[in-house]
Amino acid sequence: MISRQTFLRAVVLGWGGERKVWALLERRTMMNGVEKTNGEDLATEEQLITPWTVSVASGYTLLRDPRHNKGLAFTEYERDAHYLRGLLPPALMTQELQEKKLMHNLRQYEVPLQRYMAMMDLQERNERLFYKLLIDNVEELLPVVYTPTVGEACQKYGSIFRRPQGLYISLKEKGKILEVLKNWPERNIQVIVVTDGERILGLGDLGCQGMGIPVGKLSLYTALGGLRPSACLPVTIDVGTNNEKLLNDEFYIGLRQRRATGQEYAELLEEFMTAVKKNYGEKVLVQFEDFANHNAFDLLEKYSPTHLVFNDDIQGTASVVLAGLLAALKLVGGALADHKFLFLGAGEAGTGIAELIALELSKQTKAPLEETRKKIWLVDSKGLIVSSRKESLQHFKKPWAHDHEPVKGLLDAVKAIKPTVLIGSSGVGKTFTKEVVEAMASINEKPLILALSNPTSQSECTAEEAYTWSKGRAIFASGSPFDPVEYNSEVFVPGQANNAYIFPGFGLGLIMSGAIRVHDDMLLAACKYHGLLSYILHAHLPPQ
Ligand SMILES: NC(=O)C1=CN([C@@H]2O[C@H](COP(=O)(O)OP(=O)(O)OC[C@H]3O[C@@H](n4cnc5c(N)ncnc54)[C@H](OP(=O)(O)O)[C@@H]3O)[C@@H](O)[C@H]2O)C=CC1
Ligand SMILES: CC(=O)C(=O)O
Ligand SMILES: [Mg+2]
Repeated sequence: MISRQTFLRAVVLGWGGERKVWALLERRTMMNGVEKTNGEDLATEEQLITPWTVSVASGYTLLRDPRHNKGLAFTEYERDAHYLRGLLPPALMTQELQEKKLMHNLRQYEVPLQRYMAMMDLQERNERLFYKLLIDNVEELLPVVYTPTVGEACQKYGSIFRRPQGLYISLKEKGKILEVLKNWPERNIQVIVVTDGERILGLGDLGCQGMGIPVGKLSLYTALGGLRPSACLPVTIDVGTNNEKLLNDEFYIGLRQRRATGQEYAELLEEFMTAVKKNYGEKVLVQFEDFANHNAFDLLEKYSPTHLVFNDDIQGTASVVLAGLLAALKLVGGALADHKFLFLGAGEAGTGIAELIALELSKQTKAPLEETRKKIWLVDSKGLIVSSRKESLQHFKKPWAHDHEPVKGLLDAVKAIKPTVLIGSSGVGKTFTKEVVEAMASINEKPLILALSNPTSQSECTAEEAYTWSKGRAIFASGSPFDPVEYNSEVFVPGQANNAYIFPGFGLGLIMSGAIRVHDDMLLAACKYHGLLSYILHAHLPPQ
């Protein structure tokens, strides 16, 4: 039985509570029958035991082991004990001083991708220092290891590829996935972030080069959620790519074929999910990330009853956006039920958020879900989703086909629906035009505008545009961060509405509570109780 108390405690502790979380995790781990010997984890009782050998690195090997390397921070004693004499220059440099030096170096780079590469080099060289930098400078480094820079990194992954990170499972490994999992050096895996690279941020199909996403997301599990890096496994499933540019790129690192679909795709995913449970047990968390929607919804539906899984783009995003909306009510006034929502984009993020809002409304007002859904409208590439389109709609859009005459563009939809909240989840940049924002501002005293699409190039509008076009009245948050904006001698600090504000705490909650399945109530609990989720409110409060 999952303790709601434990789950909430873990979710709330997600940010900044690393030490407490580690202690709790260790206690939980001990309770599960896992012991720690010399800092190494042993397999749980549920896991298959594979005869790995563990050797203690020393000297030259130790310096090249990112998990244990300390660089110039090795003390005199350690230099003697680990055969490091002569392999390091004489100076001792504390971790703090190394951090100062690296931050100084990082700030010299003008090209964001250079910062990304420097951070990845550090992760491969000195993992503890990497996480210290990330934890101590999270606001500055989040846009480097995560959106927007990780998007560019994925696009150029082949060219910047040095040492492989994560586990690559391609069609070539069909029939051998369990063996492939055993090649990974860590045994006590608690969370896997997996992608097939077909919808990387708003950048489309990047095939095998999507690996940057699981790697980046999992670094946040450690930096923000407090999980041990050794418990995190990034996985990319390579079934090919339909991206012609990549197929013709001599530096492309993935399978050079078009995407497998149908039974071939389903069988590979089934083998992967079965192998994961067999190798790591019932309690390993699998986070689906950046799958295209034609697979994402089906995979979630198929594996939710049998595995501990959630889809970050559908469910994590929903939770974080609902949390932001609840916080924003303190600024815009009224109850959730007093608002009307319009989405541009009716895919994973859009319909996922819409469904959680409807669920929360239903809980608050006791009205049936079919009723509360009517407060929410979505526009896709063909226009407003209305009942006359129902037959031709994908299954996840059907619940949103309300009675209304057809409306083609977003501006007309805003004028027709008169929403109080406008949410962009289309993956298409610059779609919240001046006319759209002005229309929102003419309908609402404080229009709530969320431009969720990533990376920055795909944002529906910039923070500056939202504030300027609404004459400083918009409450604005975006998926990728924007700098504060000065408008009419006032400084506006935009919020960031990104699932990164919830999945590390959410995942930690699942792991600590020993959950074996994810339920909607957990998503609602996470969004209501996560202490730092009042990001919009926080961003718009006047300076103290
Ligand atoms: N901030 C955050 O935390 C998150 C942000 N995102 C971002 O949201 C975006 C969408 O992701 P996701 O929902 O998974 O993608 P999907 O592909 O599942 O959905 C995209 C939707 O946008 C619609 N669309 C595409 N082009 C247009 C257009 N020109 N006008 C109107 N609608 C359009 C599509 O319409 P149709 O169905 O007709 O093709 C589809 O309904 C991405 O940029 C992603 O980075 C995603 C998850 C989390
Ligand atoms: C943030 C995220 O998960 C996305 O853009 O896909
Ligand atoms: Mg995603």
